Amino acid sequence: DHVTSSTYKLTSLIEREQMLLDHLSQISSIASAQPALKESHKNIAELNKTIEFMRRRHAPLEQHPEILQHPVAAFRLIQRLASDWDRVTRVTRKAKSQNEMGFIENNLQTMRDIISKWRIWPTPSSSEDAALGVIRIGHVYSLYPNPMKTLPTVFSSKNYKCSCPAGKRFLSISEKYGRCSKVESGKYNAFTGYKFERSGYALDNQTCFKSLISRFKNTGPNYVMTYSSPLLLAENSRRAYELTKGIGLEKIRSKSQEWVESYSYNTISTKDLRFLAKVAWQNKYCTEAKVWDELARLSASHEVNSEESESIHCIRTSEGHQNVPLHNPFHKECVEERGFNSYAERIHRQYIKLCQESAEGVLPSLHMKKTCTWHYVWPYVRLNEEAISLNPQISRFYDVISPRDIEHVKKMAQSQLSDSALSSTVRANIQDVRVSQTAWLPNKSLTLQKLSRLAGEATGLDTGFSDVGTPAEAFQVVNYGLGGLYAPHEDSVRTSRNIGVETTEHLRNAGDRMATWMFYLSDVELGGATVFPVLNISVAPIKGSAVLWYNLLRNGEPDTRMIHAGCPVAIGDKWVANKWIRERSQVFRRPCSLFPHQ
Ligand SMILES: O=C(O)CCC(=O)C(=O)O
Ligand SMILES: [Fe+2]
Repeated sequence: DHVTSSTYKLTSLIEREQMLLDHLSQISSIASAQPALKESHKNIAELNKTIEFMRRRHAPLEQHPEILQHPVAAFRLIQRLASDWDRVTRVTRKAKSQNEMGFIENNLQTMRDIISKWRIWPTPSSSEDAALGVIRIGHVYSLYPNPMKTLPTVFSSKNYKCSCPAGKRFLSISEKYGRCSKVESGKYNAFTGYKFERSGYALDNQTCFKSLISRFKNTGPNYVMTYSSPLLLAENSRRAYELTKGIGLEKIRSKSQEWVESYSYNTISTKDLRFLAKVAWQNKYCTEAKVWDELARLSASHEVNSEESESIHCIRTSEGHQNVPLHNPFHKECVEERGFNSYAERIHRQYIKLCQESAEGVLPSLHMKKTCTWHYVWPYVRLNEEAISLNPQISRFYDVISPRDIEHVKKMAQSQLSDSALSSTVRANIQDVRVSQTAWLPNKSLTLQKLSRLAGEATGLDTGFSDVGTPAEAFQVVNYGLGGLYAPHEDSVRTSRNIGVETTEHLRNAGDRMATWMFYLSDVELGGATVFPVLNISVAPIKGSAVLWYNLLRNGEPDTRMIHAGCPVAIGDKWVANKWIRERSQVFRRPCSLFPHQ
């Protein structure tokens, strides 16, 4: 499983880390309370220092778990967990037998063994997934200032201009998740907030911090503590302290140390920037790779004696920064942009365009005015239907699942989530095709039965489910992850690409996926729209609503216009629940016709 492929799984790492911290504290208190263990004072003191350091890094997440919905925070968490706990639990003196080890070492060793068995715990490969997620978001939503055209001069030209509407929204939403936004976008890399200037770039913490202070004056400390982003880019606590000098805001001054720790949580360090560049080169995101390389170079040249170097001292290790070469050898291999064959390429471009537009806040390009119908299916069910497209039909039904039912469905799914499979082998790398986790929920609970019946009432189709071969499939609940997406695909299981995966027996029993009914179980802060590249239509995820479309023509052939995709989640936590309705027993409900479009 990829921990980065589900936001829910990512969030559950907070609890895990808390467990580890509590365990470390226990080891420490036992060691100091029992002299018989003969643990040296030095070791205990060292352990306590480590605990304190790890706790400080952990604290912001404990208070604001939702910040993991921001890709940079999620990336940082993965990077940190993949390396820090490895260092903490590494017993340095080698070739010691178990009974030669001290109490603390022994326990650390045990912890290490336990952690290594946790399937959810980040590994170096999770780091790559996380980096790829961040890179993908930047790529799809153009969060960089048009690097292709401007790269040679972008870091030197003061006239450099770019309108990056998605980038602007990214920045302004970032604020809610503890990141700086008080920057003039276009001139900034939306991820890092680095400001491009004639002389290169400058960290913009001063501007940010000033705006923070003015807000503090207006709104009070609680607001500021929640939106404590601006110092994210601060080099060190002294600077924060300096900035508040003479303003007479003692509360801010006393909090500055604490803030810097939270901010450092989100900072993309030089090391991280290098890592992002490396992963971008390896995955042939050429333009992105150049940008990250450049940022790493600039960041390195501006790096102040950062908190990170102190922290390494705290953790019991002699390791310094890992030295990743700035200009990666993969460079040469990266001759052209990621290639696609021509039809797929057109679809892909259109998909990117629609994703971008929806992230910019551009309304979905509807060919018609939205119309609404009221269905009275039961005396107590009144459906509010919006026609998104008439031919072929795509409809949205509003308020068809209550917040309470949503929580229930999510809860049932949570324990069963695992990496989503691919129904087709469109492209080799799953990270580019489908990044999410899925759980299949048969109609065991009353809630699911009710929702299934509702889908039947709204569509007029038979949604009965008992086992394989029944008219509808079980609910498939999906939670997307860091940069989570589902690249353009057809839900029909009978297309030439998919045949062979779906057994003919299965098809014979229930037929193909005639219709898709998809509940949105969440809103998404930025990104995550459902787009139909052939039809030039995008559907924004709206919590509580459901979309309906038909994957088959009336003659039973797959309708290739219904290719669709889930755009990468840029910021937020996206959940959907699919109900696929098969051909079986729909013969009088959606009659066949020789005229495919009837
Ligand atoms: O998440 C979305 O918006 C689309 C999901 C989808 O197409 C699928 O699960 O088949
Ligand atoms: Fe789909």
